[in-house]
Amino acid sequence: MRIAVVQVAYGDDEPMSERIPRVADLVRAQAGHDLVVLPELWAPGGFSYREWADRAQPVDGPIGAAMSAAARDAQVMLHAGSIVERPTSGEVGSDGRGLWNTSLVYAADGSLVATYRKIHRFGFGSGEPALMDAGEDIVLVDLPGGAGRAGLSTCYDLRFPELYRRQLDAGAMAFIVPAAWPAARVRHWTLLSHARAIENQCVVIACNTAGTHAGTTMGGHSQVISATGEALAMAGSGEEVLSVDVDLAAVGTWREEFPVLQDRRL
Ligand SMILES: NC(=O)CCC(=O)C(=O)O
Repeated sequence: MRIAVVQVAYGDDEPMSERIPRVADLVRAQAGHDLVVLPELWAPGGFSYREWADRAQPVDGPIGAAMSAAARDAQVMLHAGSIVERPTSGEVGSDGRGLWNTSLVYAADGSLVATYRKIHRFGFGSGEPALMDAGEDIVLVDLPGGAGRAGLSTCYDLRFPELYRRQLDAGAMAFIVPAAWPAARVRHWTLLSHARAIENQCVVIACNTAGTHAGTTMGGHSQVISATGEALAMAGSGEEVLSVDVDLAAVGTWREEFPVLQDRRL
């Protein structure tokens, strides 16, 4: 499976209306890959808390429409990162916010095949928990060509290993993790991505943000980690596309050769 991890860089000077077509073109440029992955909240801004309410959209809003078209044009499965979701139904969650940090996944024909609402909200009482509801459901998607299933999670979720165990138990061979993870803690990002890969014997496809917005410099270092814990590719700090061949059959082979998961005591 050929994967493109598109580490998008942006700043406050780029309006969302310009960033959406720019990123859609970046996706189109990845034709020939099987799966393309974008970062968390790349359109509204990962830390642009003050703008989130204005930039919120339903899943079939302008960002969703642009991503669906880009996936179809490039003929790729697209994990389009996440949006600030405001459902047209007026639905609200248990905290009454009515907004979610929602990831969107499209098949190569442009159809929406999965959404995932971020379960663990970052901000310790401000930021996401103050502005958004928490997702409640774990979500897995079938990867292209029957390669296996991937669990979906977002950024801060990476700090909660129990989520990945649940995805593993639901059949995950890989984890896809879009993020807006700051440079100040980029070592946590790289170490935790390796840890989630090693402890679950899964491939980790982790797509971070670059650039500086809302006063926060993003950490880059998007990465693809094999189930044995090797970095198959690692980005630097700027805008960059990682193009990586991943053999998901090797996940099963590794689990047979080194059957650590069979020694779990529940
Ligand atoms: N967008 C996020 O979830 C940021 C997470 C983060 O900065 C951290 O876990 O550290």
